[in-house]
Amino acid sequence: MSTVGNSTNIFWHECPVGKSERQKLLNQKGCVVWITGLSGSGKSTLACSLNRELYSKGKLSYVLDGDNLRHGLNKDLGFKVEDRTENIRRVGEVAKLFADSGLICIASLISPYRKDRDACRALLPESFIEVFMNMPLEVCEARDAKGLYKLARAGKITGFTGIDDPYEPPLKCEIELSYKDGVCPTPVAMAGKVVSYLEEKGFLEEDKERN
Ligand SMILES: Nc1ncnc2c1ncn2[C@@H]1O[C@H](COP(=O)(O)OS(=O)(=O)O)[C@@H](OP(=O)(O)O)[C@H]1O
Ligand SMILES: Nc1ncnc2c1ncn2[C@@H]1O[C@H](COP(=O)(O)OP(=O)(O)O)[C@@H](O)[C@H]1O
Repeated sequence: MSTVGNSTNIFWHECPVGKSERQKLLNQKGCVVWITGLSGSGKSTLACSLNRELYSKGKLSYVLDGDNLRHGLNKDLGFKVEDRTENIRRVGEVAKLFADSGLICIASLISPYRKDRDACRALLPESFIEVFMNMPLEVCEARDAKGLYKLARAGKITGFTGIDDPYEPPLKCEIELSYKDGVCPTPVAMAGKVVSYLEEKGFLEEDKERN
């Protein structure tokens, strides 16, 4: 019996099929690929490209996209500091469950605050892969796929990340995808870099040590 947060008298119930069995079934290791960056930096594009690339290799992944989750699970949250923190906390917990299910969970959220991303990493220290979309603000703003930068510059949206709300880049991350010499890598090239990392670290094969 234990107490967690505001819940008292609660019990952990163990299920008969464990993570290693699920991973064996899927021939992969559950993990979280956490994509962070400014609005318009290409997070969703990379998430979709990676999802497709993994599928073509017979690997099961699932995308948790910030914008999409705000249509349901997180529709009660806005963009104040504490709302963004709660948004990231919830997605971190959901991502942990997906990883436990054996899936490669791809989370794509601005996740602007370092401490919130670090809290998600702490949930899964061995299988958290942070991918930083290091694209200049000018490039993201020029893309302005949703017209939000224009609204933010006109003062019609306040607290917009990169304009009048901060983005804290990672100090250390597993993968950094950068805009160099006026060129942004293609979505396929970026997905390829993440897939190579996952292959190199053994996430795309079953856990032999546990058999
Ligand atoms: N004020 C403000 N700041 C930043 N972004 C805003 C804002 N208002 C709306 N949007 C839209 O919301 C999308 C970001 O949602 P996230 O859940 O990823 O944000 S966060 O991680 O909680 O900061 C983001 O989507 P992406 O462009 O895909 O990043 C925007 O379309
Ligand atoms: N690697 C890329 N090269 C060129 N354009 C891109 C690239 N990645 C994304 N884009 C374009 O930039 C815009 C924003 O991409 P999106 O994935 O929606 O960003 P985010 O999810 O970070 O807001 C879209 O119009 C998309 O087609």
